[in-house]
Amino acid sequence: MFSIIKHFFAFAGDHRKRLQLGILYAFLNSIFHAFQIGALYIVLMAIINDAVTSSTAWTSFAIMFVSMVGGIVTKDASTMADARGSFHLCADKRTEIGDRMKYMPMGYFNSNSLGSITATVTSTMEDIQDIAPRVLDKTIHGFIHAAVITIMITAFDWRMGLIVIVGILFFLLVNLLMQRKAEAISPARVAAQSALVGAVLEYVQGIGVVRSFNLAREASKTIDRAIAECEKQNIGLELAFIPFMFLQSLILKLASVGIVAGAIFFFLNGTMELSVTLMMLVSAFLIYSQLETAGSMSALLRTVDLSIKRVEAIKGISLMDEAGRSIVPRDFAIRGEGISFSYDRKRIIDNVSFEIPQGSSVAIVGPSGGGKTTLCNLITRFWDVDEGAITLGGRNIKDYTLDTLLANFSMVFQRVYLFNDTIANNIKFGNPDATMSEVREAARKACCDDFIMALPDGYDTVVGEAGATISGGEKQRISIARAILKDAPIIILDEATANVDPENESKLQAAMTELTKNKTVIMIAHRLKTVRNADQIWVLSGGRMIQQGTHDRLMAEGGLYADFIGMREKSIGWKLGQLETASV
Ligand SMILES: Nc1ncnc2c1ncn2[C@@H]1O[C@H](COP(=O)(O)OP(=O)(O)OP(=O)(O)O)[C@@H](O)[C@H]1O
Repeated sequence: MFSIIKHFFAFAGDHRKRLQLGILYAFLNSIFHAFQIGALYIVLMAIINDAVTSSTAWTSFAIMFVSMVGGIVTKDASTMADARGSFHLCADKRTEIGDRMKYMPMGYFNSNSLGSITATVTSTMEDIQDIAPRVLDKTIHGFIHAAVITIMITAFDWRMGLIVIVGILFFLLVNLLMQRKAEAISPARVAAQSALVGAVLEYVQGIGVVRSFNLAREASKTIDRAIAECEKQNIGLELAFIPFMFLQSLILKLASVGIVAGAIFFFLNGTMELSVTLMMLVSAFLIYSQLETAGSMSALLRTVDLSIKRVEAIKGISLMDEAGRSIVPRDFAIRGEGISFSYDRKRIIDNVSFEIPQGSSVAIVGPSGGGKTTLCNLITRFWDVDEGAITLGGRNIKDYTLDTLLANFSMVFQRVYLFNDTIANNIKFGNPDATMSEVREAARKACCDDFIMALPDGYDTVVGEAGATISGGEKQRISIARAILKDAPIIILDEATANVDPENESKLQAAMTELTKNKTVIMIAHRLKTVRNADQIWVLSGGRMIQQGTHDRLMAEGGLYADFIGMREKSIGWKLGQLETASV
């Protein structure tokens, strides 16, 4: 238990002081509580000695008053310090995790489900924020209270102090066993919580598919199962603790009875004064009151510890650019030498080499699943190559920090993501310092100024969750405006195949022409015209660069590329072989 409390304070970092202040107040609170025993002693002494005067009443009243007011003030101060400390602590940790995520290897996200990551920054952090201060407050408070009272009782009569201590030791033994039990079963509860968050996220993200295929019942079954598992784990946890809590309570009650019996025994054999005996009898059942609460709350300490470990696990992931330096490339030529890459054990890019001179354009084509997107992700270091090296301006991309590397790239994906924010801010994402006139200029170049100005709030229109209130083609043009505003020297772009009606198509082409003007361009190409006009064409199939050159050269060479073009020109369609979809 104490190791968990220590762990929590180490985790709290700079916020430790505020939380420690909470403990100090809890300590003072216990002392104020202990005053009550003193007041009781004064009254009892006066009654026994038949010396009750108004001064006895006033003195005991004053002590009780100070005890009460001091108790309330220190309790509030302790709760406030704990709450403030834990809220600020969690706010900082969440920001820290968000910042770190930008620099984590993509493999981390691949092997950790969205549910698990989301649960960590939401419900797990909530556990730390809400449960931790309550649990720590009650637990620490309970033990400090027990310690202060034990010292007081011992000061009156060491034999009674011994009985109090024996009660506490038995209590601690049961508490230890309960902690062990909690250690064994808490992970399943946390896992069930993550699974529930994951199931809900998946349901919400796939709501379109769920509706269109009328799968509401099927999809909600997964959530129902996750809820049932969560319920089972939570109830299981509570049930598992009941015997321990019962035993803890029983021990403390027996110890209280022991105090009563001891006091009477010592009084009868003449070794304890009546006043002390009476005081022991009255306070016997007050001594352990706080400790009992601490015992029941301490069952949750394990959950807090587990939550901290989950957050630390994310913080412990080494960042991709830890060894990187701020580098301004001498030029924007890109080279790949013998690069290979696997997702898990599956080889996706196999010994690929290339050279992209500054200002030239590359069209990547090939069957679906051939590795086109993966290759682009390697160039921008979303993933790290397993073998070989990629250089930008003659320097290995691993030498750069991610920020200085990615400052050189603008990316336009087919699957556009717009944030739930104004259109202006969505475009500004490419350059947060841009002025409004620069934003509009970029939007004009991306052919989206007209439709934005026609919206009720123009550039201040808030796009719905995931950009739901804007058409697919419009979203794509906004994402191009974003990339134009960034004005990076290298453009990586996945040419749109979807959402393109003829009007949109021409606007999209105009937007792309603006974006790629005078830039180094790497494009996953789908339109024949784009491919033909590229300075070089890469044909990727099964992760291998099977052809590389200009359109004329590749046509003359024959092979997969010529087959693609042949099929396209004969309007056979986009199919290659049985089911593969060629991206040309
Ligand atoms: N994050 C990932 N984890 C594991 N495997 C992946 C991941 N992303 C892609 N793959 C696999 O890697 C292979 C290459 O995928 P990639 O997306 O690079 O192909 P592509 O040529 O761009 O395909 P398409 O034209 O259909 O977009 C595929 O077999 C795919 O299933």
